[in-house]
Amino acid sequence: MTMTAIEAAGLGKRFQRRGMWALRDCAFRLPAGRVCAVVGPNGAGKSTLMGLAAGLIAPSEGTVTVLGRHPADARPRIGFVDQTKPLYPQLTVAETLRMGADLNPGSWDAATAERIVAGGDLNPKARIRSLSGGQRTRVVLAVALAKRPELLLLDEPMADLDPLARRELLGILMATAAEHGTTIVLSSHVLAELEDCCDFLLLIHGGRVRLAGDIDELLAAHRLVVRPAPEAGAPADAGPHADPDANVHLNANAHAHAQTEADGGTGTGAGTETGTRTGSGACGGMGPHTVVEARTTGRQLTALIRPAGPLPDDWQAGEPTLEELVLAHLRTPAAPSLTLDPVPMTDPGPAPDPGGAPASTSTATSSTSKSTSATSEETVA
Ligand SMILES: Nc1ncnc2c1ncn2[C@@H]1O[C@H](COP(=O)(O)OP(=O)(O)OP(=O)(O)O)[C@@H](O)[C@H]1O
Repeated sequence: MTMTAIEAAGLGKRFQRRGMWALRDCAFRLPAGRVCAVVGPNGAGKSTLMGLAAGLIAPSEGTVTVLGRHPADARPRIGFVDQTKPLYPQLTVAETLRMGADLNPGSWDAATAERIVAGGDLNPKARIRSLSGGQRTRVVLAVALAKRPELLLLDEPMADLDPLARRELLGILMATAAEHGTTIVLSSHVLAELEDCCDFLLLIHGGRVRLAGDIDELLAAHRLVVRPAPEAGAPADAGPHADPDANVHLNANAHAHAQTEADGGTGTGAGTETGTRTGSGACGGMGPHTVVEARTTGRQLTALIRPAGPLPDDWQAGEPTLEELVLAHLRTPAAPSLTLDPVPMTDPGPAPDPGGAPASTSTATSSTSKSTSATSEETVA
């Protein structure tokens, strides 16, 4: 089995020649066997990324490989459920499953398909056109899972399911991933749902990858700190948006300037930041740490930071939850992005850079750099 499920390098897509970029400078590597959450606001580029990975649309620039191949060549090994959930309306539920079996000889898991359909009390003789939206979703998921794909791309699959059905089908998805090593890429706006089942995160905003990596490592690379607000007269202190100069600088450089830095002694290995780190002046005494978001309430300042060293004793600091991490980045789109690229376990990676720093559990990649070498970027342990 291929060890890398999806690898994107400089990936970009725009739908019209002179139109807006739906996705730009997208670079990440998703190891096989992971359950990856794709999050971002409406119009961020999540469906575009899914369509590119499924081989349904072609990149305007850059590359994406799926299971080590061009997406079109990997298609028989991919299951894709997009937001439109296409089915033949004139077929019955049973005929739909039979067609799935006919189209996937040798790999069709009839028991799983029937279990999913039966879980919704669906009449096998019911025509697809007579089903509710949630019932159709159940049939689409039954077909996608029964195909036993190595990679399952699910674009907001749970949106029209009731809470019990969501829980049941997520459980089946996770059991499938565990049993067969299926890689699942799941986009959703329900963060709580993703927190329970995903171990890898891709946060997309404005067509750019803002966060990418193992969720535990991303959480460990951040701290939610509470500390006394700076004295009156001290520099403004509200994160990257607070300092107009810093903001201009961020906007001007957000995607043209890659910067690596320490992971703050969190033991998670190095990552690559893009954008400009907010300095102590811009953030009112936040020291060398990267400030993702900072807010002052009365005499208290709360900030999500990426530590660049030990934190002062009078700061209360804890690891953020996934929801806190994601929401802070969504509220502050100008914050530097961070990509943590896991070290391949058995993939023959590129030759190590003789002058580079040793990698720990992660190596650095840049989401904007044209270089795709995982080890040639500077890492600072
Ligand atoms: N076929 C298309 N033609 C033109 N523009 C498109 C097309 N598909 C998507 N876009 C544009 O690309 C951008 C990204 O859209 P995309 O559907 O990937 O976002 P999304 O993150 O999936 O959003 P949502 O959460 O609302 O589903 C949007 O600005 C959208 O208008």
